Amino acid sequence: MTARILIADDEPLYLRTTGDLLRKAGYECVCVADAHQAIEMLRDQQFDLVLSDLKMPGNLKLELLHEHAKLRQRIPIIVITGVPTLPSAIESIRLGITDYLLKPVKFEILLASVQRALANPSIVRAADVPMRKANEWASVFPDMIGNSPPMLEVFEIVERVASTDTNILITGESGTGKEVVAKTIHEHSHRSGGVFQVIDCTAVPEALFESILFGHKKGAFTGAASDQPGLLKQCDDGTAFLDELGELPLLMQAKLLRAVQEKEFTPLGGHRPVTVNTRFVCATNRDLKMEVSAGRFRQDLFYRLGVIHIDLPPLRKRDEDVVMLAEHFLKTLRPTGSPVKGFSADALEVIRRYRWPGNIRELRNVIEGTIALTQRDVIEAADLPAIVRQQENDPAREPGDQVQANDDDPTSLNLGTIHPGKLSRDEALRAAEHQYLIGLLDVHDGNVSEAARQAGLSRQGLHKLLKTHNIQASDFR
Ligand SMILES: Nc1ncnc2c1ncn2[C@@H]1O[C@H](COP(=O)(O)OP(=O)(O)OP(=O)(O)O)[C@@H](O)[C@H]1O
Repeated sequence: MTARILIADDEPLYLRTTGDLLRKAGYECVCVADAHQAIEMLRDQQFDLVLSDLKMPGNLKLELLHEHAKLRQRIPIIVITGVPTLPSAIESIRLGITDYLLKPVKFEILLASVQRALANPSIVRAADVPMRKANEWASVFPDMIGNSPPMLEVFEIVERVASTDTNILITGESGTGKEVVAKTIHEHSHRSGGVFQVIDCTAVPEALFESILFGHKKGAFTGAASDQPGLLKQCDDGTAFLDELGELPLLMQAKLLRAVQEKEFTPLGGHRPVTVNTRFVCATNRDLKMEVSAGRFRQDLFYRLGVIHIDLPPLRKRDEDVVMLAEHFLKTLRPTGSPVKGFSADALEVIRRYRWPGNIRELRNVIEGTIALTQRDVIEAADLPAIVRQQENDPAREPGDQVQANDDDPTSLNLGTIHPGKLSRDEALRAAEHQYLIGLLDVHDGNVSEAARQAGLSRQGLHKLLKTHNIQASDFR
């Protein structure tokens, strides 16, 4: 039986051509130019799918989506908009859309989305996702620990967006769990059978960017001994997780844009474009809007990749989660045979009061290290690293203030506030490295390439080191 599609859009040319192309593809289409007519049609007639614009007469408050959400027999609805905004995207997803596409959309992409929605009409139904109680999340997302109000909100968005195909931007300080959220989205999506491909944008050298992402043909350059598919092809039908997106140089942003927009690219040395069905989930600890205003990040790419934006709070704003996470790490990282069974009340108090500048990653590392060194069954405050204990005695200390800089000489080392006598050699060396990096970035005004040159490191190497110290080069610009 021919599927019937209702198309609602106030752009006459778009309405006509989309209707014609879908008819040629074998569908029966009814085209209307505003939300009032679409709502009447939905009430009176049977359809298998709705394609809806957002900004059209009668749809100021997304009336068509609200009406659709009330239908007893729900049908898939795909939103296609030229004016994406975060509130409209989130609200659309709450109301149960199947897909959210940005204009201009290539017909093949629209057709693929239509075919997918008709073949599996239950793929989204985000509105059918029940409102959950706080204590239910642990069984829905066992790998994402949290019970604080901001995390409960994150869980809700993750559950609703997972089943859509929209691109997602995750922001938050280093170590707040961006990759964990990205992986969870993939695992809860209909793409979970495909590959979750992590692409660390700082680890891809500029000269090899195209070859690594898009692949190459044999002989495309010296050393290209055979055809290579590239990372994006490897996650066809899966998810590409672009980590540290904000670090991607402008030239590479332009190359990525086409792949994101068209889901198509040409391997190096190839002549025929390759099409992929990949969802992009990106992460950054930079404020991309600010990067766009400063001309360092392309606005078009920002809009394409950030249709939905999830902002992860730092651990210091998640009071309810700190102890829960510490206990989770104790349980999961404790080697078999370890005597350690729990924390003393004092130890938990120290953990609660520390500000965790390195967020969950730092907490995990501290618990792992403490378990390894503790010989008794209860972890006491004294077993925790000095740096964590010290903040308790030093209320004036701010997050990240592990060492004090000497303002006159930014490369000087002053361990004054951390009492080197209490530190292990590793802790002292790490503090020294932290201080060196701060001085280095200060001298070079946050320019990573110049700083890397002076330090004798590659740009990627320095980025990685900065990440482990939770230092952001942009803070020095
Ligand atoms: N909600 C969570 N529950 C349990 N573990 C978590 C949670 N969030 C993060 N973690 C753990 O914390 C560590 C850091 O997480 P992750 O790598 O996802 O952070 P990130 O924000 O992507 O960091 P970066 O910006 O440095 O790449 C990992 O070991 C991860 O397993």
